[in-house]
Amino acid sequence: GPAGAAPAVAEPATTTCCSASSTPGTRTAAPRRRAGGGRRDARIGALRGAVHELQHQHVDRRARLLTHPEHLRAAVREQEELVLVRHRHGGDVVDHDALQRMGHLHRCVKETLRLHPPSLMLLRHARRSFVVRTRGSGDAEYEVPAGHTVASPMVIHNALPHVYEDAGSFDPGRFGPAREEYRAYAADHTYTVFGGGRHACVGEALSR
Ligand code: HEM
Repeated sequence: GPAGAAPAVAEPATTTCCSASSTPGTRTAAPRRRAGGGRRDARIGALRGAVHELQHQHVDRRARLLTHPEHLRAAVREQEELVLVRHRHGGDVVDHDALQRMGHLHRCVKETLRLHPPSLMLLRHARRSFVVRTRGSGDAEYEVPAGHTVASPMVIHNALPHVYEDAGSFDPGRFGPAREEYRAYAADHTYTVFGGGRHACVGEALSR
């Protein structure tokens, strides 16, 4: 942004997160100043964190596959078939195109990330006040005052019961063509492992 303008990226929680209030428009904490830093610092931080996230994600994925032998078998079979076909045609056995075709493995990765998001929450700094409406029993409205930092925990929105069937179970098939569970509500950011909006993860394709 222009020199002197406030950075657009929110830094880690420097203001109290708005808490629930049954009365619409009730303020729950006084806005406070944010710490220094800016978009560049945030990006460097994200790049540093990315390597660790890839490592964690790798460990989680192996653990999930080891405890779900049916999915491990399907992922291995998929790779064996792919390698066999490519071998017959004299092509590169594992290239970018081959990796893209490992649909079952991708669904396992996606499902593992849904259940074990390496980044625990998205943080945003509210420049203007706005109203959030909840869904389900006891619909409520909350006003987020300007200046507050909003923490949006992934373990909650990656497990919304109106989006994900039996949300606590490891079920890669939910991302298969027959179900595509999260797509129906994609506009509501219901799969947020890689963030969303203008600051969505630039390493998403690489990570997957
Ligand atoms: C499993 C691996 C990864 C996960 C789960 C992940 C997750 C995320 C999330 C949730 C955000 C958004 C943060 C926010 O909006 O507050 C983000 C941003 C970012 N990620 Fe990743 N990330 C991963 C891997 C990577 C890799 C491999 C790279 C680089 C090669 C990378 C580079 C970035 C950058 C530069 C941003 C900041 C984008 C911006 O602010 O405009 N990430 N990532």
